[in-house]
Amino acid sequence: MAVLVADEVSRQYGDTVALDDVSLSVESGEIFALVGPNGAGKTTLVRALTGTTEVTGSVELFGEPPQSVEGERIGLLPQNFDPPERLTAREILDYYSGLYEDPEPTDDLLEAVGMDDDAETYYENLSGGQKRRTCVASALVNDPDMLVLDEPTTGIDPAGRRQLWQLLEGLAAEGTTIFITTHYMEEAEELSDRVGLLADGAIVALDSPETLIESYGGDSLLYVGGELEESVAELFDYEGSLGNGQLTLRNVPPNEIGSVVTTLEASEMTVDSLTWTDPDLEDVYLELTEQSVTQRTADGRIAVAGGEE
Ligand SMILES: Nc1ncnc2c1ncn2[C@@H]1O[C@H](COP(=O)(O)OP(=O)(O)OP(=O)(O)O)[C@@H](O)[C@H]1O
Repeated sequence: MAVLVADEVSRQYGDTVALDDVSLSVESGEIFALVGPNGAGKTTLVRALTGTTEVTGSVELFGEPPQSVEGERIGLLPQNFDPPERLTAREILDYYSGLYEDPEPTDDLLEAVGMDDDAETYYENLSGGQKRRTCVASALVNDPDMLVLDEPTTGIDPAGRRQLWQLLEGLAAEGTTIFITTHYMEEAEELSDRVGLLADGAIVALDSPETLIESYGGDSLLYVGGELEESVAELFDYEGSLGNGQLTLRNVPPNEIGSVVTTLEASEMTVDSLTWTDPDLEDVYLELTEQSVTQRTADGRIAVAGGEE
């Protein structure tokens, strides 16, 4: 059942088209991630979906305009959310809990976002990541049916980010519908059921991470270093080339890597190194947003095109 339906939603600020006929729907209990470059329109879409900005087209949340939905049912974390600086993390959550009839216990929320040890610290003295954790918790005080989080994990360290993913996955498993925006492709890939890619105000791709990677991620690459003959690529049926003393083969299935080595050794070549890379959501993102200014190298470093490694 679709909980959230946007149909041909557009929004313009003066001459700037922030949203251009965006249509999407989010199912009950689904985790939907919206990704896209800076200025693509993500925050504007979050605002449109939660009824905090005027748009053309239609948005329905739980079958009604978002402005009409009972506040108890929605948890919203805006991108720029600044609680009072001179309240502690605990006091902030107590404050927001006071707005609802049956709030979640503050101690449970603090623990869920990993803030139990810093609960008595003033917001102004928290680190960036601790502030963001507190803000995420404040969107959960009413145990909402629909959670909309605009860049929830920005500034949070990798372990904390994973802790929040688990928390969100747990909520979704219990039926909470979750819509997040993120600049972390790993987050979108690991966490979400479906990903929408927004560019210049329009949805340019929308599907499960796996399907997007299959459709747009490009080839897996096997890099082989060693003492290799000029004609080495001809030994294989895979598309391949030799450059800088390294053989690159495209789309070698992982279970065939051994036979590549065997073939090379049978031809009396030695293999010193093997690296296999699989496309991921970041490749999809770069492909579809044409931001291919960087490219992966065999050892996983990022090389800047036209620049120094
Ligand atoms: N209140 C506003 N007044 C004028 N223009 C705005 C306003 N809000 C957003 N815009 C413009 O609309 C476009 C989309 O902005 P938006 O904040 O939705 O992008 P975003 O994808 O959330 O970006 P980011 O990843 O940087 O947060 C941008 O060109 C932005 O300059």
